[in-house]
Amino acid sequence: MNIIVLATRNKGKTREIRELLKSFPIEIKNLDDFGPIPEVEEDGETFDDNAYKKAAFAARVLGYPAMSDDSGLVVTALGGKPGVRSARYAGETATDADNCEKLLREMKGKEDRSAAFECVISIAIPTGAALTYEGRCEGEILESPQGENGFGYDPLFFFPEFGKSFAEVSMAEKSRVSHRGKALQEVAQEFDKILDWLDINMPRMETFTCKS
Ligand SMILES: O=c1[nH]c(=O)c2ncn([C@@H]3O[C@H](COP(=O)(O)OP(=O)(O)OP(=O)(O)O)[C@@H](O)[C@H]3O)c2[nH]1
Ligand SMILES: [Mg+2]
Repeated sequence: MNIIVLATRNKGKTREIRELLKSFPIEIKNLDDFGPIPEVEEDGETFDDNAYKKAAFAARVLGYPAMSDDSGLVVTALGGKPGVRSARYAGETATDADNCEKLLREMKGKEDRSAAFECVISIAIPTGAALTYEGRCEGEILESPQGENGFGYDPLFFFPEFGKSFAEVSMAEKSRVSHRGKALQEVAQEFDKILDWLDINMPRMETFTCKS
């Protein structure tokens, strides 16, 4: 069976990605299955840059195909912030709660509450070749948190079609419309092609028997 490593340590993402790909004939490992490996610096200017960096690095270090997700919240009234810095908006070691508090502070008194979640999924192999998938979903920033589900900014992200925040719906409902869900729906549609691509392009480790 093909092995793909999820190049993330984010438990919320891992849960959503595993659920969406559970029916495919692949074994999904994650970074915790491999002991300590160096951290990648997420210093790209776009989700695309960071997604590629994370997937290509994991694939090269571990020798397996790797899938990464770089995602974040893009808020109109904040000129696109927190954007690629969503995970570290309130500081390098910020928690989800710290980031939500900072977002509410920055949004105080702002009339335009429109925002979008964006996600880029990269699937890379050790040679550095990669495939890219994208998803986006639009919503509004609430004045205070609503709901307990999900992760990150979900309690502050109101999705008009549901009339609820992403933290007030199930993981399956969120994934049907979310940025990550959309990118992964594309991955799922193309899955046979992706497996063929991996089969053709993954470098092979030949084993030789030495004569004594
Ligand atoms: O409410 C949310 N619902 C979502 O569905 C969602 N997706 C992304 N985000 C935010 O964006 C950061 C990603 O940053 P990010 O891609 O660098 O991930 P990360 O650093 O958490 O993990 P890794 O995958 O890099 O290891 C996350 O931490 C969150 O703050 C979300 N918030
Ligand atoms: Mg990150």
